Amino acid sequence: MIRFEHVSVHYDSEATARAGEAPPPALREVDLEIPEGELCLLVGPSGVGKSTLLGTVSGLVPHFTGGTLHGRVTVAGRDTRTHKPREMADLVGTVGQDPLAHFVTDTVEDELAYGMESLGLPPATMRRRVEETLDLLGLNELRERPITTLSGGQQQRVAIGSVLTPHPRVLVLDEPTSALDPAAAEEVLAVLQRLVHDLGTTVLMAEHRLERVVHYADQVLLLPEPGARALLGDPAEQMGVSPVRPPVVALGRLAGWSPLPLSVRDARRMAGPLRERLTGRPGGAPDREGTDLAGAHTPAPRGGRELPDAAGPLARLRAAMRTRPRRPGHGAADTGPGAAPAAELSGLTLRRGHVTALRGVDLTLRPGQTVALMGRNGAGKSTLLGTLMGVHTPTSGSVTVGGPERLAPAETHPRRLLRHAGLVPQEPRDLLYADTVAAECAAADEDAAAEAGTCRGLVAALLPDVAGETHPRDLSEGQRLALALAVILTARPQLILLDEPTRGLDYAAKSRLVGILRALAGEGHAIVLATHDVELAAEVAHRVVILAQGEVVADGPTREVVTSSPAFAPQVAKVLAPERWLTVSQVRAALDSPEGVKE
Ligand SMILES: Nc1ncnc2c1ncn2[C@@H]1O[C@H](COP(=O)(O)OP(=O)(O)OP(=O)(O)O)[C@@H](O)[C@H]1O
Ligand SMILES: Nc1ncnc2c1ncn2[C@@H]1O[C@H](COP(=O)(O)OP(=O)(O)OP(=O)(O)O)[C@@H](O)[C@H]1O
Repeated sequence: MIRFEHVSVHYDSEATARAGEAPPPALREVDLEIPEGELCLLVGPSGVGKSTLLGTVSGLVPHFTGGTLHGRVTVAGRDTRTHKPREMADLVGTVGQDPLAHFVTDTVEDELAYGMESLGLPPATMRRRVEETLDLLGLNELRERPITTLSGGQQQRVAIGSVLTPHPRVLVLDEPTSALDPAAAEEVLAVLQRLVHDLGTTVLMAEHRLERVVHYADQVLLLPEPGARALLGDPAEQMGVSPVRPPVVALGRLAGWSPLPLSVRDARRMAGPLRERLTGRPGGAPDREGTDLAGAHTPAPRGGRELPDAAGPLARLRAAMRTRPRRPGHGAADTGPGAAPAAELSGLTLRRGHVTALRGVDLTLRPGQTVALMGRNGAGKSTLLGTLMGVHTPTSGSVTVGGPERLAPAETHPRRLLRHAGLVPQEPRDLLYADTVAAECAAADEDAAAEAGTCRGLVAALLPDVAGETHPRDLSEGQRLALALAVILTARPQLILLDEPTRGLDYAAKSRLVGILRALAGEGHAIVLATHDVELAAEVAHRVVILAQGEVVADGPTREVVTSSPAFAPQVAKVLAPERWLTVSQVRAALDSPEGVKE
């Protein structure tokens, strides 16, 4: 159905042009065919060319992105070199990484109908398919809503729905579940699988969170490293050689299982001997919330070893943070049991338009503690973070930040507030305005009234390989996140908020982020992560708070909360239940520990 014949793509890079060199290809010599009626998962680390490969199928590469395509891509016999993306629209439906940028209408219903209107489908068919899709993706209640008032995950569902309604024969999806809560992700993947099985649709999908998707794949197309040959094959075999792998596969490799399991179910069948080996060994997730762990150097909340690739940036970050003078009352704080909370929410209710986004929320955020804020799309997570930053004024109840100073964020001048609370938004780009990394850093120093060079020092710690003159637009997703984090850390806020920080990150970038967050908690910062990434929460959070329709419905130590609901349990917990391990790094540490030592 999709045929790649000796396909290579070169982008024109200013840096290589200046140096008089030919740029390295973003994609090299892809020569393979994806058959009709299969779900093919595209896998590989960041920057390896996944979006580029997807773009060659929809025709966006090179027609819209620039660069040069060598070779030929045909979809159902149509050559993407000679057919513009518009001329492929009846055949190929595409969802990109940034759905908001591609919406063309104002409301949910109109967006679902738009693609069909362009293809001239009869009104009765359009009506039926809009209704079907609203039901299929749980969008009925939102049908009349302006798209701009939807939460991130709600928007992603609309973007997926809008490509399903015209019933294209081929779907090309770039990280379609990145903003979805775990249950919504499963629903969307089940819908896609049904299209593949019932209608013979061909799906080509790139995704970083393999734990969500790999067991749905008929084949895996692996791009192991930049410039390497693309390999198409059986998912379990590909996972045996892939540099990126979900926890269940990493656990299988650690335990020496063959064939490698792709699903929790497969792994549970093989896990008996591993469970026996682990019995009585120390480690695992703590049963308490970890507030009493918070000291000047809080140990990592998990028994896991420090990830080797996190150690470098981590050490540099610590050094960069220590060299900065502390303002009294700011930054890394007293974390003893009697220390003032970093933030307090009391009876907080917040209305946004006709929606009550938060209802009677009581929450105390403590220095040195990392809290994962979880819950379905639209549950109110971003709204809660926005309220701590003064973006929204409480309808009733109260919010304070700033420890003993007890500042109301909405009434505090932004310059003052940023010394107490900083938010890395869902899209870090929203925080970055300047044309270069260096200019961004200079602006951050000025905003925070920090010594010149403070932000640059943090960038050097987090992103040692990035030149000052780089445009933030040209950074990878993970690099942009690190820059935004450096900008926020320049003011040394005690409270650090991150909205869905692992969107678009590969496993290596995620490990580095985990290392950095542990160091920050160790320095006494209070951290809140709004996240759908159950694996991240298991790895880094002391405490998990779950919101449902704006209300706190669970609040407690990570292990207790995540294992009480299959939707929030990480893969390792599901495989090894009722044992207490949550992550592969905890299991590895336990296996490395002296045998038979009881806790
Ligand atoms: N329009 C463009 N112009 C110049 N270079 C580009 C362009 N788009 C991508 N690149 C470069 O091509 C390489 C491959 O990028 P691509 O976005 O395809 O990778 P990816 O595997 O999808 O990464 P990620 O998982 O982070 O989304 C990267 O080095 C990237 O910087
Ligand atoms: N400007 C707005 N006007 C009206 N309602 C809004 C507006 N912005 C958000 N909402 C609604 O408020 C609720 C909470 O949204 P919020 O963005 O806080 O959810 P979330 O938990 O962060 O979701 P996601 O996981 O999808 O990012 C949702 O029902 C959303 O549709």
